[in-house]
Amino acid sequence: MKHKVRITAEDTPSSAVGQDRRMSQPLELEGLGDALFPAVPSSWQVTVGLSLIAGVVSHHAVFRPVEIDNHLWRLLFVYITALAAISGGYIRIGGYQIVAAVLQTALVATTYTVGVFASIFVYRAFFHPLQKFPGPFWARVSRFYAMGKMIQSRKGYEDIQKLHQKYGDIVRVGPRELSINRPSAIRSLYGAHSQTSRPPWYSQTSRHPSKSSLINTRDSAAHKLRKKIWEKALGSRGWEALDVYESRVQAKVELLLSKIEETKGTPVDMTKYFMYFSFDVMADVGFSKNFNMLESTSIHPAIKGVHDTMWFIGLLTTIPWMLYMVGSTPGLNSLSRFSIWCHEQLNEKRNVLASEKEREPQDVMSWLLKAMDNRDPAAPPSERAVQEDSRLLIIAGSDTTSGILTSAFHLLLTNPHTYERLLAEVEKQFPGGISDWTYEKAKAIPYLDWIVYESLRLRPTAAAGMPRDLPPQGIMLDGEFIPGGTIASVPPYTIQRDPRYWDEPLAFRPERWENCSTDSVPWIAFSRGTWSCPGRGLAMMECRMVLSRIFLQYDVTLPLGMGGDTFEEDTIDNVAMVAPALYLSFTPR
Ligand code: HEM
Repeated sequence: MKHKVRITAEDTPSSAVGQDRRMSQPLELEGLGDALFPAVPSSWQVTVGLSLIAGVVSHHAVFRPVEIDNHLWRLLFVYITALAAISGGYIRIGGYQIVAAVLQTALVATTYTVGVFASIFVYRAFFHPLQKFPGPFWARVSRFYAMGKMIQSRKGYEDIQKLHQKYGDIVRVGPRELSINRPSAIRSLYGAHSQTSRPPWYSQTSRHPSKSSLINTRDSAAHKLRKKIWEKALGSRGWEALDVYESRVQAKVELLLSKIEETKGTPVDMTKYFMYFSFDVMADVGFSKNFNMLESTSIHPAIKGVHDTMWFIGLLTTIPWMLYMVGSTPGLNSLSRFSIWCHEQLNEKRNVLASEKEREPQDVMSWLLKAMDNRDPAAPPSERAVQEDSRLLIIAGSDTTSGILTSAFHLLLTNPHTYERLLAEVEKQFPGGISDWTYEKAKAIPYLDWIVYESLRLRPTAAAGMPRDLPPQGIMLDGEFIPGGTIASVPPYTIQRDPRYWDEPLAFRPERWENCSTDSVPWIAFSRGTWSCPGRGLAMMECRMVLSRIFLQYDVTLPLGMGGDTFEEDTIDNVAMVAPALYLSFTPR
């Protein structure tokens, strides 16, 4: 059937005011109706068929080859606009009544969407290049599988471990995601010469390097450059900043001890106290400021906001595009109160620097801001970037350190021989007790470091694994080809408990570290290479100080019936492992 589309002046808005004389002539668009709406009104089957084909084509031509994770708001806008245009087309060109046009558009939208999702399903389930790798069927099809598991277990790291126990070393844990439980993958994915990059998971707030924090910078060259200033600021790779922070961390340890003293042997939740401690340290080392959490033994409102929504963020990390959509929605970003706090501290820091009261950088933000002033290429590239960095600083350095302190105390108290050995070590190093204590001497007790390494082995912070994007040409791993575009990770919790690499893997045995370094075994608690944690030195300093001081000064006990026996069971996964309450009693020695 031939359609001749007639648009008359009565149909046009301008005719309503009767102003445009030319529009009062019928406008004949012969053939246009045929071209645009061949199915109208002859056959709904053709409309359905064409929409389905359009869905399949857009999956293969757009959604598959293009990284759309960070464009979903835009795509949604385009989709809605396209539907509005189609409706308009039905009315203006097809001559439809409004209701009929809306119904017809709904048919197009539904069948198009079915086409997209059917195509995604068939491709991922049966034709994907990762087809040869085993894994649960629904994990192949959608990341919602991981989200569902996470809702049930709240322990993503255990879900991954179970998958490895069932399917082997290389498991397809998502449509384009592999979890690889092999030491060789550590070098390939995270090593200094690895060709991997950071996947969309990392662009949670923005995909532009100039608007991202260090950890969200996905461009390898930009990241490498920016990392330099962080290494200086946090005293890694031999830089001396840690000497500046030492006395301030020690002051926080003293405050922690004074708060413990106030408990007078009554059991106290050390998960909270270590959290107060680590956030206060980061406010000081980061901005020369104070959250006053230890002093007030209560959580700062800005941090409470972050903690209250952590479970939700943890859940969203299973589906990166959702995380981005929520993260980039004004008002939905739960970090706003915290962001305001960081922003204020940043401005105050600027004023201090402008008044030239601080000659040498006294904290991490000073390093970053001074680098910006000096136009150092390693400086944060924009105001937005330095603001993101200020948030990263607090988040990356606090719950991580407090989590490992809590775990270390729990492990020491549930493994009496390690507690005894620690006591013997500190008594030997400080025969005169507390008056003998210096950090220099504490640093020289290897057993303290082994306790931290062993605690991080059994309870790594980022336990499920940090994802990496493989280069387009793919990689060879132990003779097996893994195609480009795959997102792969090594799961620390699984590999660090694997009996093939560790004797008595579930036993807490700090002494196993006596003859090995953290680089010579499959241990990736601070990651490796270019992407590794620049705060490792600071975290180790905090742990050495807290462990040596507390055990030198107090007999510590784990009261019965207060949750110590279900500690591991009650630990959950919110991107980082989150420890439950740990009640401990302290009696002066
Ligand atoms: C025991 C405590 C800590 C653990 C287990 C830990 C672990 C990690 C891990 C595994 C990464 C790599 C994340 C990734 O690959 O995406 C990382 C990155 C990072 N950590 Fe830590 N961390 C700890 C303490 C700290 C501290 C005290 C700071 C100080 C601010 C800090 C600052 C950072 C930063 C800035 C990054 C991003 C590095 C980059 O993008 O290259 N961390 N950390």
